[in-house]
Amino acid sequence: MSTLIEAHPTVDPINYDDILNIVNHVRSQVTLTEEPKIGIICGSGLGDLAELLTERQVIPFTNIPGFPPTNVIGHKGNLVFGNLMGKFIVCLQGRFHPYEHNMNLALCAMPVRMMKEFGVRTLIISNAAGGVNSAFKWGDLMLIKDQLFLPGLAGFSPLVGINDPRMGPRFVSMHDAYDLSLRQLAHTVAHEQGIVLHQGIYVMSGGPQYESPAEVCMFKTVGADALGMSTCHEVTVARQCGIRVLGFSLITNIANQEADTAVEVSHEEVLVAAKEASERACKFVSGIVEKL
Ligand SMILES: O=P(O)(O)O[C@@H]1C[C@H](O)[C@@H](CO)O1
Ligand SMILES: Nc1nc2[nH]cnc2c(=O)[nH]1
Repeated sequence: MSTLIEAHPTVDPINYDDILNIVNHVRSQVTLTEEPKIGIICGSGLGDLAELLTERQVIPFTNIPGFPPTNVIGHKGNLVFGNLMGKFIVCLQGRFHPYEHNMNLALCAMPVRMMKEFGVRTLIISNAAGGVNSAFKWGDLMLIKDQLFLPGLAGFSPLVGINDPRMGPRFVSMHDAYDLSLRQLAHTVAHEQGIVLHQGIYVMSGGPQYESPAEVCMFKTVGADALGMSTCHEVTVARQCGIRVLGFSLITNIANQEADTAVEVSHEEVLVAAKEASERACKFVSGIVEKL
């Protein structure tokens, strides 16, 4: 299968030189006086964080060669540089979901490879997810302890294909995907802010359909705490290129586990819950960035 991008047939997301060219193109549109050491990928509900940055430099995805359009409501589609809590950071205000882009996982994770080139060493990443753990309530935050990357296990990994060693190793250990010291820091911040912060296993399915109750029960059996459609491909690439990761989910709905009493799940419901959690999530991330 070709990894070339339909809209930009000259850009190949697994070609390191193509990624360098895109990075240089972005550099030509901004003034970077220092390297952003922290990168943030804003999932549903965290997009407002990018508006909090001072001395913002905003590049719409449409101005970045090789970037496909973002079609999911709730994802703005900007690359934003600026200061947060005294730190210079780069922020992805919106992301690419594999279900939007023919399961081209390398394309969807390309912004992480770009972040690495900009100088990012720590990635904070969020998503909206359906709660499976019975302790979870609508609007709660869940720190991601580990992941079940279903597309990756099924052969849809962003690392599939020719591996240029400049991207990182061919075989990547995912034993420490979500950094322990960053998780400890996140718990400290949550405690200080009086935020309920669970911890659990995040499952990425291919989507875009939400799970049937039987599927939710299957995932629960294998250890799932929350279900989503993003994040794992980005984290896999981050680990390949040596970026440490802190991830968390906003629990936007409670996943159905019994067909006879199941209720409809909708993206609108996900967005309403994500918006409700937004202020708390932005404060949480700001608190973490302050301590990094
Ligand atoms: O980018 P995230 O993971 O926050 O987006 C969520 C998950 C699905 O893509 C979609 C489902 O409502 O929104
Ligand atoms: N797969 C999946 N993704 C979600 N994103 C928000 N809620 C859900 C959910 O219940 N399942």
